[in-house]
Amino acid sequence: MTLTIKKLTGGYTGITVIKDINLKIESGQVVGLIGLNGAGKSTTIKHLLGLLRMQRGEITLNGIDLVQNPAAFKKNVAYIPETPILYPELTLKEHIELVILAYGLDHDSAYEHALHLCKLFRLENKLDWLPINFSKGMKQKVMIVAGFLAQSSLLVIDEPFTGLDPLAVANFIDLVKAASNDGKMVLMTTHVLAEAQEIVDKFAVLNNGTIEKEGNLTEIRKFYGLKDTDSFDRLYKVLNQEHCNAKNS
Ligand SMILES: Nc1ncnc2c1ncn2[C@@H]1O[C@H](COP(=O)(O)OP(=O)(O)OP(=O)(O)O)[C@@H](O)[C@H]1O
Repeated sequence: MTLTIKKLTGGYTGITVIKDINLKIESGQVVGLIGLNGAGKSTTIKHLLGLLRMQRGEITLNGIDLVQNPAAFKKNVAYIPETPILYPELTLKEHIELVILAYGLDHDSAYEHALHLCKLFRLENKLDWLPINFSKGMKQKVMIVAGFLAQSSLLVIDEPFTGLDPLAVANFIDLVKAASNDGKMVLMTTHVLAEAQEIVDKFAVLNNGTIEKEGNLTEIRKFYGLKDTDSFDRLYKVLNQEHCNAKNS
C-alpha cells in the first residue's frame, strides 16, 4: 500500500497556498505533517480528501488516482477531523451503523469492533445518546471510533490531541501503533510534538506552503539545529525565526 503525492500545487479560488508538495507514505508508516499556523497543513489535507480542486499535481492511493477515480480513492480513506462532524439527529449507535454501511464492512464483526473502541474511550454506556449530550472531548472520541472502525488503508487525522484527556491520548496512541503494525498508513497534522514523536516515523515540515524538510525525529532535529537538550517544540521557534528572516529580507 502506498500514498503518493506528486508536485501538488493548490489552494483556494485565485490563491495558491501549497506549492510542489511531494510526499510518499508506505504501508505501516505514520507521517506527521507539521508547521506553523497557516503553513498549509489543512489545505494539503483538503486536497488529499478531494475537497479542493488541485491546480497541478497527482495524488494516488494504491495506484488509484484521486481525480480520475474519486469514489474508489475515497473508499480507502478515513478522516478524523479536528472539529467533530456529527449528525445531530443520529445516536452514537446510529453513527456506528452509518460507518459500517458507508464502508461496506461485515456488520457483526465491525459492530463488535465498534463496541471494543467505545469501551476503550468510555462510551459503551452512551450508545443511545445524541451528539447534543456529548462533551467536546466525547464528540472527538466518537470521530476517533468512526475513523478506526472504517479499517481504511489510509487514515488522515487532523490535530488528534485537542480536547482529549490524557487517558484518551494514550489509547489513541495505542490505536495508531496497532494500525501501523497492521500495515495501515497514517497521516496526521499536529502541533503537539511531544506526543507525536512517540508514534511518528517520518515528519514532513511545511513552511509557507512547501515541504522544507522530511525525515525522522533525529534528522529533523539535526536539520533545524536543535541541541540534544532542546525540546522538540523548539522547532517552532526556529521556524518562526526563519519566517521573520524571510519577511525582512
Ligand atoms: N477558505 C480559505 N480561503 C482562502 N484562503 C484560505 C482558506 N483557508 C485557509 N486559507 C489560507 O491558506 C493558508 C494556509 O492555511 P491552512 O489552514 O492550510 O494552514 P494550517 O497549516 O493548517 O494552519 P493551522 O496550524 O493554523 O491549522 C493561510 O494563509 C490561510 O489564510
